[in-house]
Amino acid sequence: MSASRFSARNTLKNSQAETNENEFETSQNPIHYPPPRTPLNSIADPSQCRKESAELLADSLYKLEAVRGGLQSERKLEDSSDRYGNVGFNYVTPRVVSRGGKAHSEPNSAQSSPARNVSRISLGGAAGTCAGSRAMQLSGGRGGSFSKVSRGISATNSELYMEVPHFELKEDPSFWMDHNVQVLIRIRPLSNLEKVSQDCCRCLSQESGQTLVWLGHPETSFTFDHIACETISQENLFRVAGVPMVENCMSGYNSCMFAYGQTGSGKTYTMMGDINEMEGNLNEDCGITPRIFEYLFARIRAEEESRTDEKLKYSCKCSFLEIYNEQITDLLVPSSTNLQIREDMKKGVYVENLTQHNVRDVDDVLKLLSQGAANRKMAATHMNSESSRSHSVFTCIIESCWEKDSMTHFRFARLNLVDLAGSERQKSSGAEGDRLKEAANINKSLSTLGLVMMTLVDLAHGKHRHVPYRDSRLTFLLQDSLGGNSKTTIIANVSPSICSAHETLSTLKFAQRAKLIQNNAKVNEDASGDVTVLQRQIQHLKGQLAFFMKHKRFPKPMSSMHSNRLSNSSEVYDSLEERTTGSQKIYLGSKEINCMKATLVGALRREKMAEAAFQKLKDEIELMKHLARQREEKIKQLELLAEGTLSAEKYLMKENNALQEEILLFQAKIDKNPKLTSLSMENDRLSEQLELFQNFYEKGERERLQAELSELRDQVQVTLEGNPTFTRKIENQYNDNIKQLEDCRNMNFKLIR
Ligand SMILES: Nc1ncnc2c1ncn2[C@@H]1O[C@H](COP(=O)(O)OP(=O)(O)OP(=O)(O)O)[C@@H](O)[C@H]1O
Repeated sequence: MSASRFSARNTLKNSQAETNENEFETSQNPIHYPPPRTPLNSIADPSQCRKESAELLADSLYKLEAVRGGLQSERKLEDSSDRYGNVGFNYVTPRVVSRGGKAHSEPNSAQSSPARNVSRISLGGAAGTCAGSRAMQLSGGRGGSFSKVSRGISATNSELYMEVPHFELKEDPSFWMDHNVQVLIRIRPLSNLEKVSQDCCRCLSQESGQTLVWLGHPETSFTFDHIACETISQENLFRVAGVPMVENCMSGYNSCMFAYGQTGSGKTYTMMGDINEMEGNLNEDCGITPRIFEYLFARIRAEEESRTDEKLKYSCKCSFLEIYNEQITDLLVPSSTNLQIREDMKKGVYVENLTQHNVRDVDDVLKLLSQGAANRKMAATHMNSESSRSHSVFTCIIESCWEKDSMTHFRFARLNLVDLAGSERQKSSGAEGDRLKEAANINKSLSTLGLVMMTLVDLAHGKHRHVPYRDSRLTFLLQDSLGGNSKTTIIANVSPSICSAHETLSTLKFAQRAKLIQNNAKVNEDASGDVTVLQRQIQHLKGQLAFFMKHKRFPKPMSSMHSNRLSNSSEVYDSLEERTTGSQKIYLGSKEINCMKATLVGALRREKMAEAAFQKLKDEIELMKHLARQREEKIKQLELLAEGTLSAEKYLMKENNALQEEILLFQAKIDKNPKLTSLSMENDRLSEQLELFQNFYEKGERERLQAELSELRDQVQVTLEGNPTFTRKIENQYNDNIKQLEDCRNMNFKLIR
């Protein structure tokens, strides 16, 4: 869809900007590293906003009435005040208490008629003071005027029901090939109250599927991987953010999705939405989590069916926990509280005594989600009467195993779906007593999360820093998802309302920082048994070959006695195929052929990989030589400078040029050039492989395998001369391997360049 539907952009003018510790620096310098850190939750005080909003609301309502006459009076909007009598966000994500017939969700988007609202809100003398047309100038200091909320933002009278542009989210399947972290912004629609109270004034203007402008002072433009506009459907969001997560998990990558944002910005709506089923199908309002599992199980079924020959089997285990007041509770066994995080060489980071539930279909998952959601601690705050005060983490471990080339392969992936608590400042939520303690803890984990991210960004820039994962439960538990072995999506939820301008800015800044994190995701596949299996195969093949060598001149099929003696195993060569080599007849079982094939292919592959690694090493040496030459050149220049042969001015000019080139290079790195990232990832991967092979060579395994390989190759050739189909197959496979080798060489060449 195009942006043509965007009829008008808010004409928010800058009013005087307050200086504040949270002020965003400049749009030209979006990445900053403030000492010691930028406060994450640099947001205004919505409780103040409430009071001021009430006054402004009255003003707006008068204007509404004036503009629309009695036309709007028929609109039936429900009462928008919360149970504390605050006029707050009247959106509440339906939270399912129980499933099945008993399940009920709370009313979405409460509607209230402006007239009824006016009558309920204490308007003071403000009502009617600005009933005529005027430019609503919101300015002033910290003393409690609206500008405390919309600091630096002033609003003129904008269109009452401004249409926002719609940008369809575009799927990009290649994204995850080059990246490990994706940041997506989701803008929720204005609530009914926001629509009337602020003349639909927005603090955001979306310009494309990737860019938006924060309309404060200074007007700041942000670019992200995706920006989901107000009108984006849950389905579209899932296709762009959810489907790749499932695919990554199926490929054995750990994956994680965070929903971040101030309270009421739509985190729970995004992650869970309405999890009730409608006639066996997921509700169209249901969030990304249930959709992910619906898709995951469909994929699993398809994979299992298409790979029956490999005996592919999947298993999924889920757990659901919350971190509340820095304590971990099992949401599926709520009595199980204060659980501890442990670290283990084999299991990694895990929560001790957290229950895990086997799930076989989306219904099983929906049951767990409903159960957990009902147990999630919620408490009313001034901002959202159904606000989630805890961080929830839904985890699914997806394991698969299959047999191929006489080896058993294991693969696993951990999928974390995290709904964070609201990122607002303590004061903003109007919290007191227990709520204040909660807020402090929420802030602790969120500020640690921010600190961890900042440190990771530093690390990505080559600085040596300690990452304070252990400073909060949240970061300790999710350390793999932050800068570790995971492909991570961060969905930053924002409100477009002018009333949330600074919370929104704060979230955008957080998201922008998150973009710079570099994870190091790896396929979790157990290949440790490979060498042992290979060795066993070689032994087995040796036995067979010895047998064939001895018996090929005899046309009779080998007896079970022979086979037992030679293989010295329970293998019985029962399905023997007859092969003719000239006048000689030999007998081969399909099992033997497969084994030989596997050994041959494996050995060839290893040989080629080793060759590629050698080539890479050679190229690296070349590069080092080149660098050494550059250094020598520089030393010469310095000597000339010291002798006075070269003028300081000339030297500095040269140096300056060189440094500028370097700056450009670094700039490109900072901008996270995807090509560079992908190359560096590839580079890392190859380095690891190289290391593997170096170990391989040092143990003399290569020589041994090479000798065996050539012996086997000869034997197989002789043995299979009579079977042209199979020989052709081997040849094709060989050619494929040669092609792969070529590709690797090219890749190495590119990497070096
Ligand atoms: N994209 C959207 N489309 C329609 N309604 C939305 C959207 N995003 C949020 N809402 C509505 O806004 C309200 C607040 O959303 P939600 O409860 O998900 O916020 P939250 O960020 O999870 O808040 P908290 O941190 O307090 O739990 C809900 O009523 C929800 O239905």
